[in-house]
Amino acid sequence: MIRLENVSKTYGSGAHAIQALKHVDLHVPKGSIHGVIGLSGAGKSTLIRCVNLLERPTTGSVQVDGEELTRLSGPSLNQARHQIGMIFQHFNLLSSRSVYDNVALPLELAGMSKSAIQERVLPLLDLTGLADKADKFPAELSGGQKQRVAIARALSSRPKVLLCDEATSALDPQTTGSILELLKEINQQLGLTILLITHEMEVVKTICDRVGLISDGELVEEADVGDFFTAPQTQLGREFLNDFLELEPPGALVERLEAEPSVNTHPVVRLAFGGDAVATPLVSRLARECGVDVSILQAKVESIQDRTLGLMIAELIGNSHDTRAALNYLEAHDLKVEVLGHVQRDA
Ligand SMILES: Nc1ncnc2c1ncn2[C@@H]1O[C@H](COP(=O)(O)OP(=O)(O)OP(=O)(O)O)[C@@H](O)[C@H]1O
Repeated sequence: MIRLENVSKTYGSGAHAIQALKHVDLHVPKGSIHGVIGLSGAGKSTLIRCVNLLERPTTGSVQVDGEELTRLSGPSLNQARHQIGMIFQHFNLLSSRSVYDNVALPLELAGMSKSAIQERVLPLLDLTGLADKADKFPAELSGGQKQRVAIARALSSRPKVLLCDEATSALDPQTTGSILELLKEINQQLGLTILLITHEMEVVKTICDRVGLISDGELVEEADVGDFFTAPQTQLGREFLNDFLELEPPGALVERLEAEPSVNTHPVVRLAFGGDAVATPLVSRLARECGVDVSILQAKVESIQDRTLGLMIAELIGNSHDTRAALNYLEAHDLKVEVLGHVQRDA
């Protein structure tokens, strides 16, 4: 439904040029929810704004529902944009118009009759839980309610695609949850394709099917959400995941970590395991089969969509032969093993 090919965007020129996007390829299939996550300044907003040509890519192709948008301009681009709704972090409502009139605005601009507008707007107010707020003004609404108005407005032209630019970043966690639930409902009920950008892993975990990671204008990693949360492929992906899971070794231990093993050290590992491994009595098996004691420093089990993910930071205590065998054993049983370092045995 959305296809970006080799999209680059440079702001300015000469010595002041900023290359905000570099050769980005992105495909979002019809009916899916795709997230793009990245740090501040990575190029997320530029990327999403290139999809509806609010920013024109410097080079590359942007197709939405099979139509090449970069070839369009003027009225034909405006027409194509009706297929693409967008919501923003700060809602962008008109404060002088009521809820009803905000939602009706795109339809008024399209020249629809009052009765046709009413037929379109009232069901949207129902869908977004705003039926009793039609006559209120934005200043009388909470942040979550304002975003609901923005969603209803974005849906009024019956788009095929909804772009969400940090749509929950200004909201508290509970309201974020209810807005994400609404977006998921809309995705399922209307078959709407959703592309969202965010800096929050929670958002990705809650509603996305796939996720891309953007860094310094490049899409450096892309995966199904379950895979991304189990085994990110890049250092930045691992940092996002570890921050989200708050699974870092205790500070006192970090200070003692040595990069290289020696005869008197044992490894400290971060283990991630999914599927059958979650239900396996790993610790006792390591002790029995490899002769290694396991000291668990941190552990948690997370549900990521329909998958269960176990995470653990542990010291593997034994002689170097046995601890190496234990690492091999873990890897052979489909655990993701990251050796964080080595600590002196007698420290
Ligand atoms: N209109 C502009 N003119 C010049 N530079 C810009 C413009 N918009 C963005 N940039 C630059 O492009 C780069 C990417 O910015 P962008 O806003 O796309 O990142 P972001 O990941 O959305 O960041 P944030 O999460 O902080 O909004 C940054 O270096 C930014 O300063």
